[in-house]
Amino acid sequence: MIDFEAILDGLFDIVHVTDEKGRTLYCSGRYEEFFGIDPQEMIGKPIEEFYHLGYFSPTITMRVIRDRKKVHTIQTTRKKRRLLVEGTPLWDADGNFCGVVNTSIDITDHEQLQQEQNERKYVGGLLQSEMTKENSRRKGKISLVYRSQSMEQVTALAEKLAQVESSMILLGESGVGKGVLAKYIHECSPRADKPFVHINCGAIPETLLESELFGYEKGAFTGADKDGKAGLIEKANGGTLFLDEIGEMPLVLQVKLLNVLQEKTITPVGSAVPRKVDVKLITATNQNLRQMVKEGRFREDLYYRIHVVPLEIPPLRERREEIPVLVHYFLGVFCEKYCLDRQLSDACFRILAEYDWPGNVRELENVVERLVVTAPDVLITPTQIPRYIHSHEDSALGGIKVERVMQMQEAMEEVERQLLQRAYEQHKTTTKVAEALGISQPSASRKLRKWVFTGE
Ligand SMILES: Nc1ncnc2c1ncn2[C@@H]1O[C@H](COP(=O)(O)OP(=O)(O)OP(=O)(O)O)[C@@H](O)[C@H]1O
Repeated sequence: MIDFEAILDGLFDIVHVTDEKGRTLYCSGRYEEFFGIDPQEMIGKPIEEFYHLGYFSPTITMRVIRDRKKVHTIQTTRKKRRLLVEGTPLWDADGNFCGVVNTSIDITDHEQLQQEQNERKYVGGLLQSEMTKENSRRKGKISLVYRSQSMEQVTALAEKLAQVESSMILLGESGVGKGVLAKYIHECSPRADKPFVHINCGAIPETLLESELFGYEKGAFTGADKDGKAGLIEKANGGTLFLDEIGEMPLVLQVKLLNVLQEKTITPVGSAVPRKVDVKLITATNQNLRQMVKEGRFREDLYYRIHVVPLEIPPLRERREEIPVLVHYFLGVFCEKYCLDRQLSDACFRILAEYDWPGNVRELENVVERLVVTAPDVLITPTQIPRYIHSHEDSALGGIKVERVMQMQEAMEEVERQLLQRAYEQHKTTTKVAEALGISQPSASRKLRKWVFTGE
């Protein structure tokens, strides 16, 4: 007579059998080693109880009972083992469902090996590139991560220009890193211990921009602070003024800005007396300013004044070698921020490296953050990567969805919210958001306040 139990106990795989209600009928000898439960204690008891006590997760038996079909999953046990489990329904001679048999293989070492290989590969890659060139620079709190030759040149030039007083303009699509480069230039400059003031000209309503930038005298207008208020340009005195989205600056203010550059003075609203101000000006835009000059929307004299040294940052899709380095960098940043241990599988790196990143580094940063916070396990796998990235669809629309059936009104609001967030991420100014969505600027502004600037 063959002793089947002895055979099962001798197997490398772990076998567990329940009846149709999920009560344990049999489990093989090595069960305790992996799950920390004495097999004898389990007999006759519903497996669900042990799941709720946290001995393993997720449960597979209950899924097979519910779905009546073969199921696969990776389970983590209380003994910190990772098991690849196959759950199979059992049928009696009359075709009635009568139980479940689970077989599990221990893949803990295999996974660790894979992770180590991943690490080695990327650390190896990083070391290799360090032998030929640096791929990250740090100044103060600013880390600039890059690997491409184009960014190497941009950074080297930026460091040189940081030492001189001339104005510079940073060009490039939204999210390529103009803001972070401006801060880096400031940190490299002799003005590093003085203020760095970043103003997004497109984010401040036109009616407020003048008083925000130039400040105002007491009693300058109704509702003004009775003591007057210093403007943001004055707050940058001695340091660096970074005017982002300079193309959004109205023509009337462009004249006043020219005075700041030529006469080194500002005149607050409601005052006739100019005040001395000393700032190093860095501007940025993703618009074609030359074209705007031709169309009379940007002053020619200001254009030449700020265009002394243009620095162009290429879009991420034109410096693809940077993608794995940036993914690796942001993975570290967010693991530390959220106190989580997360790794990306090789396949994930490949998928992310092939995507075009229309939203550039900002989009990549957001995707990595989302992966870190939503991944259920240490190893992040391709299934967790948003679908629009897999399929190379336009990310501007691919990710917009409602998660469940809900009231129509609620669904429309959800779509509007996501659309506004996407549009703002890509375009950054109310005018351009309005243009992209085909709505008026006041309407875009109102909707952005409702959905995007909620906490500001
Ligand atoms: N080379 C880089 N190294 C590290 N972080 C980067 C790099 N490039 C961009 N980032 C990060 O990506 C995000 C977007 O960058 P940033 O805001 O500087 O882009 P931008 O070109 O100024 O965009 P916009 O024109 O929309 O204002 C920021 O969080 C920034 O810190």
